[in-house]
Amino acid sequence: MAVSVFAPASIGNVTVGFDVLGLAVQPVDGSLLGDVVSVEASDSDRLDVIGNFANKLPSEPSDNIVWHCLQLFNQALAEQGHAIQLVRLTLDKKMPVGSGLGSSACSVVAALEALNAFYDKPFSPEQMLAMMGQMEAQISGSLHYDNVAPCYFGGLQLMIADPAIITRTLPSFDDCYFVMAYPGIEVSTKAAREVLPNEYSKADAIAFGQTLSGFVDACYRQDKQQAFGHFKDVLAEPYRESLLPGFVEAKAHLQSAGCLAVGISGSGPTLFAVTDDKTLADNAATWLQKNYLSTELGFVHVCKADTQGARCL
Ligand SMILES: Nc1ncnc2c1ncn2[C@@H]1O[C@H](COP(=O)(O)OP(=O)(O)OP(=O)(O)O)[C@@H](O)[C@H]1O
Ligand SMILES: N[C@@H](CCO)C(=O)O
Repeated sequence: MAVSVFAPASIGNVTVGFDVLGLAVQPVDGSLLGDVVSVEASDSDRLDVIGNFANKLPSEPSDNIVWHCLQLFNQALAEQGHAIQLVRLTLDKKMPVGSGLGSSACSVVAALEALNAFYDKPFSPEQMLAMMGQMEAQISGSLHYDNVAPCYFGGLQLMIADPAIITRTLPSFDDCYFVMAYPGIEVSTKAAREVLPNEYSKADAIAFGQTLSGFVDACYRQDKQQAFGHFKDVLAEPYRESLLPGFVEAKAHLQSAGCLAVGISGSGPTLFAVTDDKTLADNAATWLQKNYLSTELGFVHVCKADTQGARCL
């Protein structure tokens, strides 16, 4: 019998936590913003790719990260002495590539979780997350968990330096809407990391620590004023703005319209705007649809935090 797993989109960094903060999101209209991977027994290992963004992926299945997930999973099974079965994987690629929505993380998390479910969960969540991080690092050139962790566990995740823990769930702002606008152009994570400086000033280090710790404190006290009143990224946004046509203007407009915060989702080009007012969220979505999208592939979704993470369908 086939097992199908959905893994949701996420906002990497959440502006104040470069590489260490991530939030899973789901559209309020109930549509599935994320990838689905199905696994079923077969007489040979194979990968089929379907879905709206299938044609944006490498044409060779063996170049798809889902294929690498199968190799890694089989290797881990073998190390534990499990019998390995031949499987047919199907990736429903619903997520645009290089979008800032954690597209590769969606594929990685859906693939590994579907395989774990197919085999009746031989691996613990901690072992699974470590494998997910390894796959994400392979594709983006650096080990960061801020997409795979929220995509897998759901909610708002804070990465911890302890490798035995990796991530902790923070209380999220569940009454907030996150308006996600993907303009329809591609920005590779690798390229968006290369524009960042290798060193930062003492002032930036202090500002980063203070902003992130203030945000975490505000999450525990559910204090939106504090969380979003000082919502500033000194590490990435200033250097990445120029990669995102119209971002500066859109941010200024949305802030003056009353949004609590506006930032770059992951490494962009997706922009996210935060508000606890549904009417404002809908108006922001309409404005972004008209003014931020630059190709027919672009889209806007009004989302809330996705507290479930990866799940069997
Ligand atoms: N299943 C897959 N999903 C996404 N990208 C894949 C997949 N398989 C292979 N790739 C390749 O991996 C690279 C992913 O690049 P990148 O990390 O910039 O994208 P992303 O994960 O979509 O980014 P983001 O996290 O900003 O959404 C692309 O070159 C893409 O062709
Ligand atoms: N934290 C990563 C997320 C990539 O989506 C970055 O900003 O490069």
